[in-house]
Amino acid sequence: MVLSPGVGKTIVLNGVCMESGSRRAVAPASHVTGDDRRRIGEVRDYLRSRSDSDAVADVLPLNAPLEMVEAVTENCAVDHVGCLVFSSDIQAVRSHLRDLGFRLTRPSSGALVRDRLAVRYRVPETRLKSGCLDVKAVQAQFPDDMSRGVELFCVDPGDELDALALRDERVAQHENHLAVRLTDPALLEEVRDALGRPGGPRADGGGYDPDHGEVGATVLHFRADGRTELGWPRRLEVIASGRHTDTLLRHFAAETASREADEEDRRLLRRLTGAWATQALRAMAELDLSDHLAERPLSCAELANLTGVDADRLHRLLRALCHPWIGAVAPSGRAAFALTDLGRRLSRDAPNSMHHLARMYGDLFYASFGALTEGIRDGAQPFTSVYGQAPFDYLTDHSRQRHLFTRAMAEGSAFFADVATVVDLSEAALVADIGGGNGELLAQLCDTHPHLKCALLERPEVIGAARDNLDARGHLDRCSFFPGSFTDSAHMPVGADVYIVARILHDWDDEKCLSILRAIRAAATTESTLLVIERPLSDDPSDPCVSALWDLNMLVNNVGGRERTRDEYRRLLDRAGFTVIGERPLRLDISVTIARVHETPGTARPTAD
Ligand SMILES: C[S@@+](CC[C@H](N)C(=O)[O-])C[C@H]1O[C@@H](n2cnc3c(N)ncnc32)[C@H](O)[C@@H]1O
Repeated sequence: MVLSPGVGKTIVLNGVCMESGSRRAVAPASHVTGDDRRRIGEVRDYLRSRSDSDAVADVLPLNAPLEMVEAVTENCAVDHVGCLVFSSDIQAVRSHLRDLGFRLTRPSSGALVRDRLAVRYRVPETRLKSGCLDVKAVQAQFPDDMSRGVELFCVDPGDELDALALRDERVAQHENHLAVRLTDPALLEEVRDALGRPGGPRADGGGYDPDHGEVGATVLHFRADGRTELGWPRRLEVIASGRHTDTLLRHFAAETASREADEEDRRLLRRLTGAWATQALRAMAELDLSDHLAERPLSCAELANLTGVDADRLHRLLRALCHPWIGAVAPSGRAAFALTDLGRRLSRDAPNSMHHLARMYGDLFYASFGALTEGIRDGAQPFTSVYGQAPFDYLTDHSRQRHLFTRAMAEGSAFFADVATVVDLSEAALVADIGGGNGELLAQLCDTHPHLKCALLERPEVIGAARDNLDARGHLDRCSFFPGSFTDSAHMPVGADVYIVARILHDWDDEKCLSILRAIRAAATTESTLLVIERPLSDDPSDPCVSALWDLNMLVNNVGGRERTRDEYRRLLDRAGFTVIGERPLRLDISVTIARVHETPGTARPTAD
């Protein structure tokens, strides 16, 4: 049994029993592909030509201290070089090795490699358990130098790994490694200690193989960054006969510590470079790459032609978009790029497109977020200090950004679809959306409730976009439009059964919210219902809901805007003459708060002030 912290579970190193080659029909050598023959030939030539010290220096880090190289070479000899071949026909592989003059030796397990492949290519545990990914190992030695040999791991190309994984494995040869054997097993701890010094490779798994030789063997795996001159990964296995449990445990502890430090670095870097990802996605949207790729994968040259940009620069963008930290594009075939499901959503016409959101977050709101620190430190309103105007005044004067903002808001509203079902509108005749943007919510309510009439209040310059959208959706004749300000009760549609304020209150400070709510209250009847659609802040700061981030967005991109807790909304509504009677959750941590006009007898109807 072998423990490896690399995959966090018990691994049976010798669980795979090989069958005796002599009793089985030898499969034709042609089952070993030309590519695999080249790979095996490379390993054989390498073993023939490299001295022990050269081979060890090859796989240790580029500038490994001399004492470290000596600590290994003085105490170890090369045992084997390992590599992966892509064949399900283990007999054909064995037969090919015999043809090359190797002597087949003991069978060994490919379980450790199988588990590493499963982690690398995210093969689900359930598939693994059902035996869908099988790796068999073959070992062989030179007849004239029985101290050196090869270890081939055979993976079935038709197995659980997809074409991309196989291609990656063929090109990167992640499993190639050099194994050295300690001449005196008692020196294992000393060699491990030397390799663990600064400038050395990282611990990378290992285990105890009870079937290795007379007394079994302990194997420590190490790996370093970069590649050898042959393009192989810098992987080293140190083999010591016998069981060395304490050394093995120390090796695992070092691996865990270095992996955790590495993961923490990656987590932090991923966050620190988030702005780069935002910009890469914005460039993807601005260049309409998703629209160009919508039909079929294209090469970089084809995309460069379609977008009229330099092919080299475009290739660098595409490569970054393929990175798992972004994952909007994936390589396809030899030299083409295809959309992922995420990338598809940046095309303009995708049903759940976020094309305009990508452009707004990467442009308008990108620059204002750059002034966050000053905003926190000095209290300057970030958007205003960058653009010289308050957000909605700026949008009034800049039509391109206004269109972008209005469309982006509509795209970021996947939760609208549920409003029609979580709130009972069967009795409502007239629904008024106050600050209703391009009318997307009303359009969806009209889709679900054919009996509804709608009213939309917006700033005059936005009314056109709302009219166009509702017209395109076939609902124009059911809608009336109220250009004006939502703080002015004179502009409000009067007597609606349902008033909606969706993502409005979070834009403003309490005083402005009260003006809006009181203007609505003044226009409402005692039977009216008010729906407040917001993303309430949790009282628990460790709650992973996204409103804390959106609160920062409000700080940056609105004057006085903020997300609020449920209690804060309840108190605001109460001050404006409404009583909260319920709440319905929507997607993305958003919810609808349902309020009615105060029922207290004699309550004066508040007026806008
Ligand atoms: C954050 S957006 C929300 C839009 C829409 N309710 C939604 O959820 O998609 C805020 C909206 O308030 C509108 N607005 C801002 N100031 C306004 C005012 N004084 N009167 C009416 N509407 C206003 C903006 O034009 C914008 O469409």
